[in-house]
Amino acid sequence: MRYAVQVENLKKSYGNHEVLKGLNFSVREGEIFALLGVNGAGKTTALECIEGLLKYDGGKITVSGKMGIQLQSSSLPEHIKPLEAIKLFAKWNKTAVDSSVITALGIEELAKTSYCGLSTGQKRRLHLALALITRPDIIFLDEPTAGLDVEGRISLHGQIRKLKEQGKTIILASHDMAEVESLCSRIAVLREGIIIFEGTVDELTARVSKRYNIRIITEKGEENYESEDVGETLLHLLWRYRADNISVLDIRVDRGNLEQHFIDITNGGGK
Ligand SMILES: Nc1ncnc2c1ncn2[C@@H]1O[C@H](COP(=O)(O)OP(=O)(O)OP(=O)(O)O)[C@@H](O)[C@H]1O
Repeated sequence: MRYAVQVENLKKSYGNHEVLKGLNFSVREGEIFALLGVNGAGKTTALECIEGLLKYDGGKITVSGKMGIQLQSSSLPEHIKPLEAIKLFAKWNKTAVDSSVITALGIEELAKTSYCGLSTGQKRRLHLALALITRPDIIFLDEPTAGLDVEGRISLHGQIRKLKEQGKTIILASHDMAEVESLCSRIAVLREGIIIFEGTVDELTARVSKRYNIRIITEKGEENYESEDVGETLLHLLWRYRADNISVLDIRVDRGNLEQHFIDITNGGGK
């Protein structure tokens, strides 16, 4: 197994406030990895330590590859034009402007608009383009789709998937569980300064939830059940419907979504 990032016993305090109390997690090469946690859990702090933007107090961080960091909003001068910003970043990084990035992210369409006139989604596209200027191997995205409309999110998700297809490693912090569930290979959950879970969404589901949600639609309407023994419950229900001569039209069984499991585990469940 090759790792893009390895974090061992990472510690960081702001004054007396101990935010990271010894984080341990690893990001594999070529995966999309999400750092999850409630507001103030320390996700941005952890990412900034890895990115080298923030000094940390203890532990070890190993990064194998070139990093690209997506800027936070309002990080550029108000009147700079998108292509000017790209040229400036390329110059700072002593690299040629990569026209494929400009085309892929539709930056030409924004050429005439100043930074302050761009929408949130357009700014995010530009920020991602700037992060890709140096042709990084590892890309950091802090809440990449916050504030975007559905179309903007779908478009950015498409870009993130393309980066993965190109073999890039992507590390993101997000509050959007649907986004994480659809994009990420693995996740880590941060709570009270430590990582309380690292693995796939399915592994989190198996650890947190033994309950299945069962939804049955019959000719009489919809009924919902929860069960830890889905086979037994279904058998019982189907016999009952047959005895009552009720037709079953549809059956759905699931183990809940990441949002429910995230709430469970951050509230102390699944330990
Ligand atoms: N520069 C700073 N000085 C003092 N405290 C800080 C500083 N930056 C962050 N903190 C505190 O550290 C804690 C973690 O903040 P951080 O921004 O890393 O959390 P987060 O998980 O990214 O939160 P969010 O989901 O709200 O973005 C918070 O309590 C925050 O108030």
